Amino acid sequence: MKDMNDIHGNLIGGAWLPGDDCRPNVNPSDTRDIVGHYAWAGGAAVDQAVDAARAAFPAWSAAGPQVRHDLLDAVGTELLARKDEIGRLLAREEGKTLPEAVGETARAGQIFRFFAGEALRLSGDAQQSVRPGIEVCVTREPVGVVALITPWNFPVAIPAWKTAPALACGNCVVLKPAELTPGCAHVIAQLLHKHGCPPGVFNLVMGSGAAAGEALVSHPGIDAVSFTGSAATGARIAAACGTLRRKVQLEMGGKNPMVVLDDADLDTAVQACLNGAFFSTGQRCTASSRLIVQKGIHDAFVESLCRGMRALRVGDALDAASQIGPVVDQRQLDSNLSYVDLARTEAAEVVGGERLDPGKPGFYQAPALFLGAANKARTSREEIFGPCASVIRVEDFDEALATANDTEFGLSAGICTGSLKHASEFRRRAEAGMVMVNLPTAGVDYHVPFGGRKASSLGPREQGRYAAEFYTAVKTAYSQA
Ligand SMILES: NC(=O)C1=CN([C@@H]2O[C@H](COP(=O)(O)OP(=O)(O)OC[C@H]3O[C@@H](n4cnc5c(N)ncnc54)[C@H](OP(=O)(O)O)[C@@H]3O)[C@@H](O)[C@H]2O)C=CC1
Ligand SMILES: O=C(O)CCC(=O)C(=O)O
Repeated sequence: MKDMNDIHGNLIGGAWLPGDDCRPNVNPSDTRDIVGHYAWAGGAAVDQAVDAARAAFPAWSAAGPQVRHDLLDAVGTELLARKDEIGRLLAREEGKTLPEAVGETARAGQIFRFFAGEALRLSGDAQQSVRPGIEVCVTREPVGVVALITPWNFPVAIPAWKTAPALACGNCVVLKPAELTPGCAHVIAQLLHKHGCPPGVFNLVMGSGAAAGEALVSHPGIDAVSFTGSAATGARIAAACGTLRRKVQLEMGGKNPMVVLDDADLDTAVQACLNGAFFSTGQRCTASSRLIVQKGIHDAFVESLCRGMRALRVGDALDAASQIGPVVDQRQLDSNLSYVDLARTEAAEVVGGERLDPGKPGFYQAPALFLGAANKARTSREEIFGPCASVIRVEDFDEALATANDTEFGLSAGICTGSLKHASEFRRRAEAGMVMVNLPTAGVDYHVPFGGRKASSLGPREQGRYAAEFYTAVKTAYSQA
């Protein structure tokens, strides 16, 4: 056990507590670099955190919007002011390149500031009753104590886009970040604490999904659960929340199509696919993992894409020359490499995808393209979550659209085309929560709804003013003078 002073503790009821044990936070670019030691808690800490949140709820839910605005605004402003330093921490713990990590931190700051404004704008409806002499008033109330469970791939933005609307709407929060990336969530906890968040309103419990996560989801003091992560864990959480009759919001995987039509601008299409498939090491639920390419442009596109892919520099996230950082850990790397092996049996040709050794202990992999892939192949159907994309050749727009929609997922779908007719039809008929025209499938704004259809999402949308659908309960009041 480390000295207590060296451990980043959990924040429970306004106090920093050490947890049952601690774990090193390891840099995936260089595993000799330990980012810090973070508390590792189980069910007892979850009980304490939920109790603290319940105790804080009456006062926080009654606190006016000005208090909530000021807290969220202060946190957002400091995230923006310290984006380089916090971005560096993010790059060290997750492996995203420094520009991506600084950009994500700035996005988290903007999210807090956006929801500071939303705290002031939360509104209801006054309507006339169909019965004379009666007034109808629809208001939004906080849901109660919400459990937030977040993944490792956006370690500051996702905790921000769940925490900020939860607090803006007057809820109390227990956040459990991914065990691989507790550092950025800890920074959010530090900032909320520093800027006067009342004890118990926001609680941080770091620990494993199997222990802390399960305990949180099934805790009787929780009113709602918002989760981002794998489809398998999402299904478990949905089942538990169904049995316990609690509100649930799930953001899970994707197998996002990017259609490239013959009339696309070749350079725009190649850049959108390089970005969508490989940036952030492909570790985005919005990544373009199926590149669906019409026959006329296919060969020129593949040639240009392969050239662009081979030119991408894979390296240490902190190295200014790196364009693609490492994979997050050994388990994810092994999984990616096993999909590359599978693609050798499924696709006509595999380009790249090998493990790289840049002379330091880290989890480096070359980006991979699976050429001549079939949409029914496992590598075209299962979320890989690494720098790998299938290239699927199609005859025409109709086949491209049908192939794009032939997936169990429905998060993001893109098209590169010069045809307004095809772009409009794709926007209308794509079975996805988000559609991108001549843009990568990944990389979204912070002030508009985020989420998908089919197996990608369950429950109300996240982000923008739509976030209030999940973080509030609607009340309809009838009154007669
Ligand atoms: N859609 C997305 O944005 C993401 C998708 N994924 C997909 O998931 C795969 C595996 O990644 P992984 O990190 O294991 O994803 P998980 O779904 O296991 O983890 C996401 C979050 O859920 C927690 N968790 C895990 N099990 C439970 C449980 N039984 N009850 C409550 N919470 C739980 C995790 O904790 P802990 O990490 O501490 O175990 C983490 O905080 C990836 O390869 C990728 O395909 C992963 C991350 C994000
Ligand atoms: O593409 C983005 O900007 C967001 C992606 C995301 O939220 C995720 O991968 O979990």
